[in-house]
Amino acid sequence: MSASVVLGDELLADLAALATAPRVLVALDFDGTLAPEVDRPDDARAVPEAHEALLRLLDAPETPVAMISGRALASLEHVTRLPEAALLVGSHGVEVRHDGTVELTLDDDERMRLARLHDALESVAARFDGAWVETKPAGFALHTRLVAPAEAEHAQVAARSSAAPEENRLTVRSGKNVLEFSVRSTTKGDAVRALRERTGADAVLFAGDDVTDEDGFAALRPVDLGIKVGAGATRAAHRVAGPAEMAAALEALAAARHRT
Ligand SMILES: O=P(O)(O)OC[C@H]1O[C@H](O[C@H]2O[C@H](CO)[C@@H](O)[C@H](O)[C@H]2O)[C@H](O)[C@@H](O)[C@@H]1O
Repeated sequence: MSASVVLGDELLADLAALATAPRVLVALDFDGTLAPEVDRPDDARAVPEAHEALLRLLDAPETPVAMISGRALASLEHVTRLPEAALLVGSHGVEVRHDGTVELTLDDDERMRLARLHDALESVAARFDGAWVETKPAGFALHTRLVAPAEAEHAQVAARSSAAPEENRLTVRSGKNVLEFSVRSTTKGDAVRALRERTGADAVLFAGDDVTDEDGFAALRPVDLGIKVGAGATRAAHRVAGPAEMAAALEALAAARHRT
């Protein structure tokens, strides 16, 4: 653990208790949780201590590691740079990489709604300086981080209106300087439940920083452990300040899992 990072006694005790479960799933959000936020999503990287701790966890017995992100899977692969043993879940649970195989199927109706959505959001982005649209397999994200603060809200309101979410049966998610539209309604909670089943885990660590991560915390059971990263309301039992502290928590868990 980095000398400048101190974790609370309660969190350390709960991490130690979690580590005694026979099989522990470590499921983590990426942006804001392991990686500080940056202007260009492609540039985001986990802090080095978090990346090292993930590799240690991947090497520990009976400790599957998964990333659950709002990013498209290809983007998540690019920024996480984790070996194939890591499970990757992109697009809030729509896309899954397991044993190197990617699962996602879209039907004709979904493809048609995606095309309409694309045109609607691109025309909104063109009206606001700094706004841009990120393409994902089952939806799009309108990024407003680089839009003047007074205009960002207008851009998001215009996007909601143009996308016509009800008429087009879209799921809309609001995040940090981002508004996402998807033709699928899968949540991070669905992803946690599916991964628990798929990995046969007895207990789960889930950590996240944003509003959509609350669905993940809601899927946790009493035996599990939830860590909110940063400020904001949460139903997680624990909170750490940022990615450096989250890295320290992962290091503590990795050390305990290597001792079991
Ligand atoms: O579920 P997450 O892994 O937290 O993904 C949420 C969104 O993350 C990315 O956007 C966010 O991080 C960017 C890089 O730091 C930042 O520029 C942007 O303002 C943030 O919203 C990603 O680009 C989105 O697709 C994700 O939905």
